[in-house]
Amino acid sequence: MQLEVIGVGGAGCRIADAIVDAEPDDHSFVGDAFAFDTDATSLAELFSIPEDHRYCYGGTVENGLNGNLSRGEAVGEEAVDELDRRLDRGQPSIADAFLVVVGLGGASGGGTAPHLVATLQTVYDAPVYALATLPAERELTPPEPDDDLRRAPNAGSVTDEDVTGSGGDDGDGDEDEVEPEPITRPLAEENAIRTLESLIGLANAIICFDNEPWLKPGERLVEGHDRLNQEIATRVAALFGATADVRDETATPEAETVIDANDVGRILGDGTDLVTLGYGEQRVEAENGSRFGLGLFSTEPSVDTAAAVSAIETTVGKALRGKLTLECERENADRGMLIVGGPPEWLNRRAITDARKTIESTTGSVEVLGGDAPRPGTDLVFVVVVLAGVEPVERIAEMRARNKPIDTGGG
Ligand SMILES: Nc1nc2c(ncn2[C@@H]2O[C@H](COP(=O)(O)OP(=O)(O)OP(=O)(O)O)[C@@H](O)[C@H]2O)c(=O)[nH]1
Repeated sequence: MQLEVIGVGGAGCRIADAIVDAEPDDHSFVGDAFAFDTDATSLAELFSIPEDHRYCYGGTVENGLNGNLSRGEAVGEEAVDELDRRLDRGQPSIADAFLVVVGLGGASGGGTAPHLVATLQTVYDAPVYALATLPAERELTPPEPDDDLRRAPNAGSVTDEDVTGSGGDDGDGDEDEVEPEPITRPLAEENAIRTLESLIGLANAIICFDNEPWLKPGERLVEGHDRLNQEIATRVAALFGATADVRDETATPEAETVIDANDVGRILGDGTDLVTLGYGEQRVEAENGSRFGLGLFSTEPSVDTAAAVSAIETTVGKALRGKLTLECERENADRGMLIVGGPPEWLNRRAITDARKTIESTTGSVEVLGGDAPRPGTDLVFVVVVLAGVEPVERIAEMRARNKPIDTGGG
């Protein structure tokens, strides 16, 4: 399938960039990738999204939005038609799905994403998924005032007032002071819940990534976000790469059970369910010589069956019981999907079927799809597990409870 990846705001653009970077050359699934932000400096720091697909909008925003989501929503609403027109630099009409990537908690991405998702739903037939990060708890509290680590390199604003009037880069390439990336965002959680609620009923599904559990103890988000973005991108590439059209059919065998855009649509759903991804990988000894390897595609397995079964069982265990992008009770999942990829000779069909059954029994769901993704010439068995419809999720329930809208109704 071909996915139109659109990053909005600082986080969204960086993660979209990492997804493009993680896309395997021979299994391309990114139709087009775009980066939309109100911050030109942040856009200039991207690597993989082509420059003419990066767009700085919100000309009226001078010194950043300072976490003001209402302003962000107004700016997003004003810009959304312009952003939609920008997509015509690619081929959005042939996309099988859209992935709007956003860091919940900010004002630019959070203010724009719901407008963009709504517009895409109106203009195109394809499903629109959101990929959204939840703010880390450590972002909410400012460090002690005498903490000389208060500002990370290239990171600065601590409160709204603190950034007011800071110069930023005017994009002329000289020695202007760079707009620092905030290390604390007191409003992040409140904003995140508000944007999440806005997306409900608009996005077909929301794939969540909770930043906090993925950071190391004491690590600030600005220090760890590149690593986190790679973790996200690895999972997204494993999932959507399995649906990719194979570029060179002579070099890659067809999957035994192909996962396509319809399968993804069926599992992610269209009721704005929350989705979490699990991932595991294991190095194995790759087959030398034969391009296709044997195993799944031959009656003469070249890999010891027990070893292949064990590699898949172990990797599925990591993906299903290891750290998810959003922690949840596995048995809450309404639907699931399993993709097992790697060297063809290691993709033991029985083990894949058993793994699918394990996911069925763990989740209690009968709607679990399984597929394989042969990758000749690699030495990595990988598994991605998709769990959809996972609410109630404790983390989100807590965030909602702390950020209830103020009741002005007097009762
Ligand atoms: N995983 C990840 N999360 C990030 C990254 N950058 C920021 N975040 C998260 O995303 C939230 C929003 O940050 P940004 O995307 O930079 O904010 P923005 O949408 O550009 O909005 P403003 O900066 O308020 O104009 C933050 O509160 C963090 O939780 C990143 O590179 N990776």
